[in-house]
Amino acid sequence: MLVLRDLTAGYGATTVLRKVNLIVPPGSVVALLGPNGAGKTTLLRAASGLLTPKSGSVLIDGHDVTGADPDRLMRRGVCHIPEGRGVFRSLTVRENLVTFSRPGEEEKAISSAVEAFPRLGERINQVAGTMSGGEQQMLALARAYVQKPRFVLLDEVSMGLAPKIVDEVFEFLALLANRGAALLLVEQYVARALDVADYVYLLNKGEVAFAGEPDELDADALAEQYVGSAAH
Ligand SMILES: Nc1ncnc2c1ncn2[C@@H]1O[C@H](COP(=O)(O)OP(=O)(O)OP(=O)(O)O)[C@@H](O)[C@H]1O
Repeated sequence: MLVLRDLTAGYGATTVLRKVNLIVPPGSVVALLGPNGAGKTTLLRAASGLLTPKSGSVLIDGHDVTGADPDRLMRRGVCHIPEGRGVFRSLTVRENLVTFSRPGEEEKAISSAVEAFPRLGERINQVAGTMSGGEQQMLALARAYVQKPRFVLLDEVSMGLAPKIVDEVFEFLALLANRGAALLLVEQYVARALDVADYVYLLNKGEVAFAGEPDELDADALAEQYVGSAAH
């Protein structure tokens, strides 16, 4: 179980998250929703060790990992797929896959990525930056398949993709969940996120405005939070 307890975090003198409590139970899908600037990315960064919280704690199975670096959290089973495609654009698909495999397990990692996304196999020697946005996102997502993490933090992974590719991304998320990974999902397609989610958190101005199951979420309250943003 991944737990954020009374987490306060921000940048320099600016506080973005205020005493946030959030739980990602093993094997569950948790949607993290909220308007632009609510602090969703900041929360994922704090949970994966990219940002050290100002106060509060991050716990994995009861172990306090607050302030641990991203490598240590990765070894504890946390995988963060950042906003804007976390791939090395100047490296080939194969070279990218090698960077997220364990030493000695490179070939296994490559075949596992190709199993998840056959299209990566067809483009194994292509420079990542020359692939389409959808293909680059598949490469970024392949990390979450190859590393077999227990917790996958996904930041707007469908952003800017064609509808058909968005479908593929959601199929992949279902595959990850079926394999037993827990997902913490920040997603602009709110309805789709709620469809796959077991639990939902609504973040507003750095505070949890709602936590519960998707069917408890009042559609009007949701729309109110999202005035001016895409809530479908
Ligand atoms: N590196 C940074 N330095 C200073 N302020 C930052 C930094 N990153 C984010 N912020 C600020 O923190 C606040 C929350 O940003 P964050 O990216 O976490 O929100 P978000 O909910 O993910 O928004 P969006 O939906 O627009 O991606 C915003 O006011 C943003 O300007």
